[in-house]
Amino acid sequence: MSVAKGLEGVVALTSQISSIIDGVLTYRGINIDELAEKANFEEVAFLLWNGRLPSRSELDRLKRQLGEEAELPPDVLAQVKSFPKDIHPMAALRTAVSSLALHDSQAEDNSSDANLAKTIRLTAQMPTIITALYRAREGLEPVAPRPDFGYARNFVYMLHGKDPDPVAVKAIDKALILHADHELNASTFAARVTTATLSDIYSAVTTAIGTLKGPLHGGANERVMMMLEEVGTVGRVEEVITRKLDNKEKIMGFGHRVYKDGDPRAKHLREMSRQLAEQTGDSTWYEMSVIIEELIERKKGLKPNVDFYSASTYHYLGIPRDLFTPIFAMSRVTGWTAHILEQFSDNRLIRPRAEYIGPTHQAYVPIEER
Ligand SMILES: CC(=O)SCCNC(=O)CCNC(=O)[C@H](O)C(C)(C)COP(=O)(O)OP(=O)(O)OC[C@H]1O[C@@H](n2cnc3c(N)ncnc32)[C@H](O)[C@@H]1OP(=O)(O)O
Ligand SMILES: O=C([O-])CC(=O)C(=O)O
Repeated sequence: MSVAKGLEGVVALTSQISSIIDGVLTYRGINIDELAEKANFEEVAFLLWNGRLPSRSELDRLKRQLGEEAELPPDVLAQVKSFPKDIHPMAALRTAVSSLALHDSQAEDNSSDANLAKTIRLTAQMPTIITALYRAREGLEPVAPRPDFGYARNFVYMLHGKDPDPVAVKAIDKALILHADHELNASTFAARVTTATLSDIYSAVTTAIGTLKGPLHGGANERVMMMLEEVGTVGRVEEVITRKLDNKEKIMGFGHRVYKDGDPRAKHLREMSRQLAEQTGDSTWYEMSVIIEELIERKKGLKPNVDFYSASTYHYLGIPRDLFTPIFAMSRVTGWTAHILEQFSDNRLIRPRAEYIGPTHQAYVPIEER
């Protein structure tokens, strides 16, 4: 047996959902650059789930469904409000999504129709969970979702309790598009492994949330913000980053298993961060980020990934840093569920092998002789 540590370079399955070929990312064959400029998030969700762009009436129907299904079962809302205030929102999200299954009569129904219905419901409910737990932590009552608002607008509305500035809505919508799917990343793979045992969507998405949470994956965006806060001013970039590199620390938001020549999503987030810096009149976070990018490129030859400029972008939008990864999750749930549906449609148990390198021919020693 030969072992590819971290499964690097291993092609584990075939998929028709997203591709990364020569550094170009597509969803269902459409370049992410085009989707980021022209599409809205609901269109992208439909595209990922159905393999084609929606007609006007299909899009209107999906938007309506996402609005109507956004409300949480009262028991789950009560549970979210009762969570300890100091837990990480990703831990809370993981638990709340798992709880949703207990209140869904279709939870154990793995027919295609039920799975599509649960996919839409779960996607609709994620922003409601995230905003409710944020507001509960702040001592505020949750804001009920508005069925007539789009996905991004509803999220910002439920977070801050007032109809948001269209610029902020557009920025969130674009960020959601950029994070929606990414081939066989760790959380999507985890979701497919769970699905392949013929478990259910809630179990697979709960698995995926737990996997996205880690700082080497989706949790990196929050760590980027912590690093920017630690740096604090443009003048301190060189000193803080050099110290981290000397200590062999990973610089969060840089490097990627697949992209060695740069992540195609990063430029969009960089530009969003630049524009928001201009609009808010506070260029510090953007400028620090640009100088860190130049320094890491020069010293390590590494380029920013999707997480790097999403940190300053979300910060400019007034989003607390521990909600950065939950926002990633409420976008990526569309990709996870597309992959879950694809896995169900042509399933085989995912069960690789391990090369055993432990001791052999060991005798059992009775407990009184140990
Ligand atoms: C949405 C996402 O999940 S995007 C990724 C988000 N994660 C991060 O931003 C965390 C920081 N980045 C990393 O830890 C890595 O680049 C990963 C996890 C993304 C990819 O990891 P791998 O493909 O396993 O790369 P690996 O860790 O082997 O790195 C190769 C070399 O580059 C170095 N390197 C890679 N990323 C970084 C980094 N961010 N900072 C410093 N050095 C790095 C490694 O130390 C290693 O050096 P070595 O060969 O001298 O030991
Ligand atoms: O693909 C990966 O390994 C990580 C990533 O960029 C993502 O999930 O968006």
